[in-house]
Amino acid sequence: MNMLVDGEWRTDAYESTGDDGSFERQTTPFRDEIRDDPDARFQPEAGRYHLYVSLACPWAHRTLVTRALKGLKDAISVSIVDPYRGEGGWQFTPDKEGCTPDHVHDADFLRELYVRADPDATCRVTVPVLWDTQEDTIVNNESEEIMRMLDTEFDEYAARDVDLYPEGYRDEIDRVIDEIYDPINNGVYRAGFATKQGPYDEAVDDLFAALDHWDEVLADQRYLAGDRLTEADIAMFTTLVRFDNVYHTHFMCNVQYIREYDNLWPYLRDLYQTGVPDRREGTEPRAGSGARRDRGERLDGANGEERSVSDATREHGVAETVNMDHIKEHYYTTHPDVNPHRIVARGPDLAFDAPHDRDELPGGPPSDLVPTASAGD
Ligand SMILES: N[C@@H](CCC(=O)N[C@@H](CS)C(=O)NCC(=O)O)C(=O)O
Repeated sequence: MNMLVDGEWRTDAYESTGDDGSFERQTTPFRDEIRDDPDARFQPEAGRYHLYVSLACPWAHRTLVTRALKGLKDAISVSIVDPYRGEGGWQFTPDKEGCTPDHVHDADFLRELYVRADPDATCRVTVPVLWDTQEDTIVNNESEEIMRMLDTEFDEYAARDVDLYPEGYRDEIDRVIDEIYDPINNGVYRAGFATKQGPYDEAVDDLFAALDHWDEVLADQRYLAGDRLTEADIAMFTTLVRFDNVYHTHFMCNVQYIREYDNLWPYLRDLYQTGVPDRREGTEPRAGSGARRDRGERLDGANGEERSVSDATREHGVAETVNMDHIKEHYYTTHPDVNPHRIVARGPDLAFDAPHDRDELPGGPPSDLVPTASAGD
């Protein structure tokens, strides 16, 4: 697999699977913090920080959902890499649909930014990356920590009053994020990248035991940490939304589809529709392939189109961060060991915008994310 070794790009540097056939995820090296504290090196500011993401990546997707729900689009800009990751690693291909240039340095490859931040870097070149344009360096490249910083440190610049790490729920949020990481978020990778039957079986057993457990929990509560939408739901969402189209088939997580679960499937639709105006307001259908056009341009905010009020509201919704084309292209074409012919599996076309009825359970999203009915309804 490819990585930087002492600042040099190497294509023979490491195996992601150990001798025992199990997938080993490496730890991320850039772990600084943005803190709302006058003594902090990195302080929250509008226009100072930049996110590098792939729309395909579930870890990067967490940061995009947080940015969208909080209304941080004007405060934190975004560059989007090509969903296909080849020999050179993540690449900027601005002419491709949904992709952008590197808005900060106009680099060709993401690895150039890593070397800029640390000329001797020895690490994988992963997304997401939170970049500081003032010090011209990487602040952090660990999704959970970036999500937390965007959520808790930028309220002054957020267009919406949305707290995804509310007091009184914090221990439970941290516990849930931790609990779902190994069997679910990383579990799909443990299954998909296993090179022996034993580790694959173990990953699949852990994954479906955890999904069954959360399906039961979600029968009585609207969200993972109770009656409030939180960071834990974002962490779960970005795995679930990829599951039936990618993990089920490409990573052989095929015991059950998410759409066959009584509660996980409506829960996934509930999250998908969060922040989206009521469909009666004339929003376009967003199920399956119809949901994905021009997503990159809108996220990046560079297209300068005149926007209607409902467009603006949609831009702060979860649905607007989902690009199923990028997701499918990335997984099916980027792992030659798993899918050597790079054929992209066709289905399924999921009705993410179908009614979910989860609003009958106690609680709900923050009021700033509840769609208002349009005049004339
Ligand atoms: N722990 C990291 C993991 C990020 C990660 O592994 N991202 C993948 C894309 S889904 C990546 O960039 N992989 C490139 C590589 O491993 O070379 C996080 O949560 O931010």
